[in-house]
Amino acid sequence: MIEITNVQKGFPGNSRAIEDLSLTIPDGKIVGFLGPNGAGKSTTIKMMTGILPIDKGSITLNGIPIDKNSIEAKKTFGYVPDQPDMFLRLKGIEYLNFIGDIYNVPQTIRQERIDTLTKQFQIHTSLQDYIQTYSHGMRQKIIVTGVLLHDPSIWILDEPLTGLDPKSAYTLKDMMRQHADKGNTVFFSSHGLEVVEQLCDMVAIINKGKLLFYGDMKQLHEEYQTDQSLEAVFLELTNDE
Ligand SMILES: Nc1ncnc2c1ncn2[C@@H]1O[C@H](COP(=O)(O)OP(=O)(O)OP(=O)(O)O)[C@@H](O)[C@H]1O
Repeated sequence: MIEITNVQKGFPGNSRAIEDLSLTIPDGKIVGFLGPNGAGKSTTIKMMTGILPIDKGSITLNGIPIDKNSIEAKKTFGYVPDQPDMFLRLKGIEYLNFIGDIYNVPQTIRQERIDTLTKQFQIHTSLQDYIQTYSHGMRQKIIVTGVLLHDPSIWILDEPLTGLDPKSAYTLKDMMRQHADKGNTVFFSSHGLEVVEQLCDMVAIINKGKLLFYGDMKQLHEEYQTDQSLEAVFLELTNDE
């Protein structure tokens, strides 16, 4: 479970990038995080993962505050950033072994997971190549594999489906469903409204750092007294004019 309580974040030139955001992401659900460009999705995710400090409020992961006990909190989640251009000077296999070492994944489990996951994502023949030579989608897949390698209970994914080919996107969506169905937490940001509508149990919509809606599709339709698609409601909610 992730608990975000009265969180605020400002930057020079944008003192209210996130305004008093409160959100509880329960176990056993896939929660989609939606908002127009610049709404504050990545900023929120970066605070959840300890990359950016929180100005005010608190964020806990399985009850552990990310700002006060960051090492323990970081053991609970795996994070896929929106920009997968990292560790470019490592070979794919070196990166996965590095992650396996950091998270103490035993050798036999490590080998088995690397083999299964990289075959599922069709990158197993590229493991001896440098990540520098990988395409955007391949870089995303190696990072997703690294996250799944240490089997965290919480998955935090920033636009994970962007750039994945249809088969890999299908595989990842299926994994997200299975992970949530086992009682774990899956939180991901997306611009793909149809994917969110199909896949998510709940959606959170933000704009200009403020939460506009959080609930399931039934609540969305009840609240807006409409049977419109998520796309229609999203466009109406985030229309600034
Ligand atoms: N490092 C930074 N310095 C200054 N302003 C920032 C910084 N990071 C984000 N912002 C600002 O905070 C606001 C939220 O940005 P954020 O990247 O969280 O949006 P987003 O919802 O992830 O957008 P997108 O869908 O385009 O990725 C924007 O106004 C952005 O300009």
